[in-house]
Amino acid sequence: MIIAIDGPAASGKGTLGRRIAAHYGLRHLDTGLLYRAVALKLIHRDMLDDADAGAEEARALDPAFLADPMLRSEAAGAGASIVSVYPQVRQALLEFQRRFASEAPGAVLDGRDIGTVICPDADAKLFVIASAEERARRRALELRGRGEDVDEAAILADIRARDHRDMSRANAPLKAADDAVTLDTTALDADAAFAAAVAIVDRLVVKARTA
Ligand SMILES: Nc1ncnc2c1ncn2[C@@H]1O[C@H](COP(=O)(O)OP(=O)(O)O)[C@@H](O)[C@H]1O
Ligand SMILES: Nc1ccn([C@@H]2O[C@H](COP(=O)(O)OP(=O)(O)O)[C@@H](O)[C@H]2O)c(=O)n1
Repeated sequence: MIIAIDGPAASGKGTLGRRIAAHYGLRHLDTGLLYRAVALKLIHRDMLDDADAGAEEARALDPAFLADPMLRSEAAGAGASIVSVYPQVRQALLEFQRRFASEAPGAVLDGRDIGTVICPDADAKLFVIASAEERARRRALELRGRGEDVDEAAILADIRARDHRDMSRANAPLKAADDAVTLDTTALDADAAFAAAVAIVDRLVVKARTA
């Protein structure tokens, strides 16, 4: 079984992805980490605007680097939104993601283009949203919890800029697949969002099996 979870920044995709994967006994890949990893490598080389260098870093990506806590920083997230516009970088990361999805026993992938580009045949597709204000509140809480000194208004501005960049790029823009179910988590805590997501997946998978 393959489950695709897409949505804007800090909507709760990663949290849901982890819990849904554990619930169904699947592997989980937070695909934003791939773009964050490429961005961080380029930031260290002071080459964030070099698409070819980005593709080179994407091809050489060591999966062990995905566990680096620096990838969760605000700088890595903003950089990821920039390198993710480069078609060469997206192409280099596409194979990595498809390979991950195809391995037994199946997987949950979360990102921006999983249901539309990476796994268009996924068994269940969720599009997770929440208001920009609620997402900024969540992200500020998360970063403060990790000791970062953050300004919530600046985070809200960054989230809006990122939403715009992710939705308006020509290549694999952020959008719901035609067959995705939208889950608005603005008024749901993490447990309620998880329960709602499992109900959706169960319904979609049962529907497919009886079709
Ligand atoms: N439904 C929710 N209600 C409140 N906080 C949430 C909810 N879902 C996730 N969070 C918290 O919000 C932050 C961002 O969630 P995350 O899963 O990393 O989002 P995304 O992967 O979409 O960027 C995390 O600190 C997470 O614990
Ligand atoms: N499948 C994906 C995943 C992330 N991304 C890009 O990578 C950036 C960071 O993704 P992320 O999921 O880690 O970001 P957050 O939602 O955690 O803030 C996004 O703003 C997108 O520009 C993408 O283009 N495609």
